[in-house]
Amino acid sequence: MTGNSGDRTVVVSAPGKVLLAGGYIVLDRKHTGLVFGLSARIHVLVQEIHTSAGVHLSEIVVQSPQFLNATWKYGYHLVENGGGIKVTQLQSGTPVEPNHFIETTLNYVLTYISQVDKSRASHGFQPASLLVLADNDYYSKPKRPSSSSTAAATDRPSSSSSAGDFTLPTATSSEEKKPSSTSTQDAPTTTTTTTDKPPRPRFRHFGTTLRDAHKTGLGSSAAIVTALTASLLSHYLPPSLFDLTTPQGKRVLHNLAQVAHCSAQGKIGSGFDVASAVYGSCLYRRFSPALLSGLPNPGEAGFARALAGLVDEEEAWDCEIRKEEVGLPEGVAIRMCDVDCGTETVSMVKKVHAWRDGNPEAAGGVYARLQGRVDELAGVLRAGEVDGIGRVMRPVREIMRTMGRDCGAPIEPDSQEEMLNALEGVEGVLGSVVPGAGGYDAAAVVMRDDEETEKRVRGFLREWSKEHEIQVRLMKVKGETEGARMEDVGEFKLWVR
Ligand SMILES: Nc1ncnc2c1ncn2[C@@H]1O[C@H](COP(=O)(O)OP(=O)(O)OP(=O)(O)O)[C@@H](O)[C@H]1O
Ligand SMILES: C[C@@](O)(CCOP(=O)(O)O)CC(=O)O
Repeated sequence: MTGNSGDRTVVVSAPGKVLLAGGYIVLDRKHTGLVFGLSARIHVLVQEIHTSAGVHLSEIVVQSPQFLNATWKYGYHLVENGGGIKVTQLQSGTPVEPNHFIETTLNYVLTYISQVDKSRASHGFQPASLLVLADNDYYSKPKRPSSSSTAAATDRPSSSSSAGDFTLPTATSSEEKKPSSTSTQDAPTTTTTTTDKPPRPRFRHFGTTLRDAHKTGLGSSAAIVTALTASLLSHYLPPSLFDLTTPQGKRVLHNLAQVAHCSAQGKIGSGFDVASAVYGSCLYRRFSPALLSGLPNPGEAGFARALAGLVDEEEAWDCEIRKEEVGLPEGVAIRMCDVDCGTETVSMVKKVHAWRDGNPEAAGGVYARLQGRVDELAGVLRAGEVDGIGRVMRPVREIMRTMGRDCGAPIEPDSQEEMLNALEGVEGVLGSVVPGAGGYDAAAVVMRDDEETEKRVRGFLREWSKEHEIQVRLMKVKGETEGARMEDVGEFKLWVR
């Protein structure tokens, strides 16, 4: 395919998530969940690949330069019988493990674009280079800097081959993008060069492949699918057909990202993570799962038309995103603790559902009680009633714990119960919960947003980790209200060529 001229260089970012209350019940359309966006974002930069005269390339190259072996090159073609655009991963040299979320998103988004912009049918897509940059809190720190990570730890893109490989750069942190006022990523004080500590890069290299990286549970797949979708739509479509700053643009992004994410996940979660990646903090009611049931798979006859029809069909999307019902009192922050343990969300959901199906009446009562607490917590936070936060968060924990005990899933296991009880005794901590599905691997803390409280919490977690031989740490990330947004390309000029 040859291309349209004027495809824009854009950077779009999408936030991570924390489901503060409403885990499990939010899978059911009768109920809602209270979700906050997070200051940790995934950014996607899209730019055209410029080729020398006479050189013809038909490639989309996606790179995630914070990981080893993380460059995916795709060819793309139009499938007959309205099957849409299908990408195929190209292999050259060292075999690269497929990235299912990226590949699936490309199939859905390029197909949608080809359907709504008829000129694409004749002109096709210019080759493009996409760069994924994730804020550091999405993954646990590498234990010890390996030589590859040290070399890479001062991010900047360098040489470009024909299809444009990025290697991580050697810029000092002062040359890197400054954090936004709401972001807690690498504040200038922590990035100033000292004699003994190298500057901390805004986007660090993790020294591993993506498969071996330790995720911290902030919703990386929803953030990447959303940022990737928005960046491709903004790059290939004129603003008259897609504008992220408008309600219509957000709606298209939401619907398309939900469809692509569900398909890549291979299951239908509630979609709260994609909703908050698009809209930021909100009270969320899911869409009917049946909405997606009639959609052909990418490449199947009629896929392109059915996909565009579904994404654009406003009335069919019965999800609710109530942003006006969510707020945070002045001087209060939602913070996340990373516990270095794993949790099997899928098996926990299965246990909860088996219990619910076997005990519909009891489960209905528990779900209704939890819903009451979700609404109450949202109300207290919105009204700025700082003194009420603990009072309404404690019952959320109790209900989650009881539900776990009844269905045999470790939703708030004893080890977490003990830690959260002690943590709630630290001065400045207002309340805590096991977020989302619960389990061993994370805790969310609502606390006073000041240095003294942060110091006390860090000190507490240090001691707790020593005494209990686990690793628990307070991440930098904070609850934040904003969803997906266009970023200033100028702030990413180190990566633009
Ligand atoms: N920085 C990245 N670059 C490229 N792909 C990524 C990146 N981060 C995540 N992904 C994609 O997302 C997948 C991880 O999705 P998964 O659903 O397992 O985790 P998650 O969304 O972070 O989970 P959780 O909701 O527990 O936070 C990876 O396998 C990869 O396909
Ligand atoms: C259990 C569930 O309600 C929440 C899972 O949340 P998390 O991935 O643990 O943050 C599943 C869902 O809503 O998709």
